[in-house]
Amino acid sequence: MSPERPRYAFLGPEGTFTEAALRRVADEEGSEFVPAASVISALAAVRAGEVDRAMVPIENSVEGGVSATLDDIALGDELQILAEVLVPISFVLVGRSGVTGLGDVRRITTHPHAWAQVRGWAEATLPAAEFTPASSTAAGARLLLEGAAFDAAVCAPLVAEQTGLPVLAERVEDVTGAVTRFVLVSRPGSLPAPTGSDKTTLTVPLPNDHPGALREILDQFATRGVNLSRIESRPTGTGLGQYFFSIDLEGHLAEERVGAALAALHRIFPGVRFLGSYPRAEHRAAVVAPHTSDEAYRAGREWVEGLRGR
Ligand SMILES: O=C(O)C(=O)C[C@]1(C(=O)O)C=C[C@@H](O)C=C1
Repeated sequence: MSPERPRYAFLGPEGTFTEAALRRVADEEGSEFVPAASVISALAAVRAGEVDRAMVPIENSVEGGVSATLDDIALGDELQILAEVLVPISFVLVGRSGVTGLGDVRRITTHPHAWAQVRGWAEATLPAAEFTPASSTAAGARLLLEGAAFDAAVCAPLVAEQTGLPVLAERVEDVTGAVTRFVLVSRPGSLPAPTGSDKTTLTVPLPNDHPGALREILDQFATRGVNLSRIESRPTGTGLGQYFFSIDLEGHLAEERVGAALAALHRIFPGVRFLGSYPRAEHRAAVVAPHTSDEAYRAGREWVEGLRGR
């Protein structure tokens, strides 16, 4: 990483939730923020060495996984997750100039993930309004400044302050207390040190000629006392029935039970991809059963080595 002024790509422009996530881990004084037009271009900028790191959304508590991120980090050239950040999500509806109330709103734009979190409100309040996707919430709002293609946009309250666009409705999200999880990504390098409250992210391609493959994946974690915090399947894009699993587990690669589960997984599914071990945002320590602790693993190994050395 450039030592003096690290460069961070993020899904822009200014005012996205992704920028809010980035501000939690980096300050603009000592680093350079580089807005990207999409998650894919933010990650491409890391791979090309144009930036040191990228902040991208990966999961929302209401809408689920962000497929652009999950697919790109699983299938593109290898990257590494260094940190995760949780951002509470609340939306406002802003109008273009000349729109004075909800009665004037016919065409709305925003990011599809944001639309998915407000569509109940929109159905109930503006049933005739037409939705057009934007590349981000802030990009959608900024389109209102440029012309009359849209009447309103769904965005973060901060964007209304930054742009001066009038707020037509506040707290338009269908679920109060929604959270989006973001990850800070770099090219593969050294791992953040274990903190006692860590997560590890993996992808496992699922062979479709291997009966019980999912069960075998889960068994490797269950028998070693490794808790999973997310598992979802995504198509590889190569044909119907071709899937990979994207998995987050509680623990760090440096921990014996995690290393043992990964080694076993690799024996069965050599295409497994390690995407990093990093501190958990909630700082909640993993519950480790005594027989799966590092001490228990070491004691077991020493016992076997002793027997072999007789
Ligand atoms: O458009 C933004 O502001 C983003 O940062 C993207 C994004 C997402 O991809 O989920 C982030 C948080 C919200 O859930 C809605 C949109």
